[in-house]
Amino acid sequence: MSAPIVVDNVAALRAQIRNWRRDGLKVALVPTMGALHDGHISLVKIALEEAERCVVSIFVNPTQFAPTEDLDKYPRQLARDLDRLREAGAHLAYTPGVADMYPAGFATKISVGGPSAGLETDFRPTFFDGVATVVAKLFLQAAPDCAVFGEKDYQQLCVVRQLCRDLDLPVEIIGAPTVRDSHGLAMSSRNAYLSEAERGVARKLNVVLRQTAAELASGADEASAVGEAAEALVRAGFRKVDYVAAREAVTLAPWRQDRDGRLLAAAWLGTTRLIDNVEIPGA
Ligand SMILES: Nc1ncnc2c1ncn2[C@@H]1O[C@H](COP(=O)(O)OP(=O)(O)OP(=O)(O)O)[C@@H](O)[C@H]1O
Ligand SMILES: CC(C)(CO)[C@@H](O)C(=O)[O-]
Ligand code: BAL
Repeated sequence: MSAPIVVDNVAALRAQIRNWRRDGLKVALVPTMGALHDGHISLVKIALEEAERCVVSIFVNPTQFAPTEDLDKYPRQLARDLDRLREAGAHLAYTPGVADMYPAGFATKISVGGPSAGLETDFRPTFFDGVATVVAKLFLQAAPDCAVFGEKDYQQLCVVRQLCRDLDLPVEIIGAPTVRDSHGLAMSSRNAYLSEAERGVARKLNVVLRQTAAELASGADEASAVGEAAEALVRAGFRKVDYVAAREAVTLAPWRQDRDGRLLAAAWLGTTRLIDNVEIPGA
């Protein structure tokens, strides 16, 4: 595979995409924060099935991190990321700097309602404003036909769909299944923070969620089931559970047993916060 074109500013990005459009080529965007793993690469593969050209953005977006969060230590490894994108066949890596995305005087924020309520927002209150603002910018910069987002960040995927619907952004949003290691641990750039022992505990997150989703699907009381799941995670070695919650799968409204649902969780292992979610099949 040839190396992707690398551009670090919006003018060069638009010039390249204009050339592709002139040739009638369909363009897919995969937004990322880099430190690419097999989960990201699965999004690139889906993008390449959907479109003739795949753009991957790599931008550690400061506006989605609270001051207490891990912006400074977030893994950054551009050379390795570009190798992975070459192997995967991505055509362009867009790597803007913070000053390109948020020049001095930048003063706009996009705040999405609906599915952003609760869950992550209860613990990261400014997170989705940062995500929605940067995703809207990326969509306006790249003007892709479609964009691929992972179900690992399930609430984020729902928020991005809502953003596009509400602002009439003409981008088809494609949700991609969560890629896991052989023990079921969802791949995540933040897994790099885990020690070997923590990784063993981390693998329990998906096990507990799958068990609980099966119980809910077969009629278990919701409050007891999610409460027991949180206790099981603490017993397994998680320091703190932010939430385990069942939601309706599309709107993230309260779950109803006759509808397809999603069981979502966030929990801390030491200083690392992990999230995951699984399907709750409808009755
Ligand atoms: N295991 C995975 N399977 C499928 N998609 C994934 C997976 N991990 C991340 N993604 C998706 O990749 C895109 C970029 O995510 P990001 O760069 O934040 O990686 P991440 O691994 O989720 O990082 P973090 O550890 O910060 O959550 C998002 O759409 C995200 O949902
Ligand atoms: C969508 C995203 C690239 C916006 O910064 C980020 O939240 C992520 O990587 O999931
Ligand atoms: N993967 C979502 C980005 C974040 O948690 O900051």
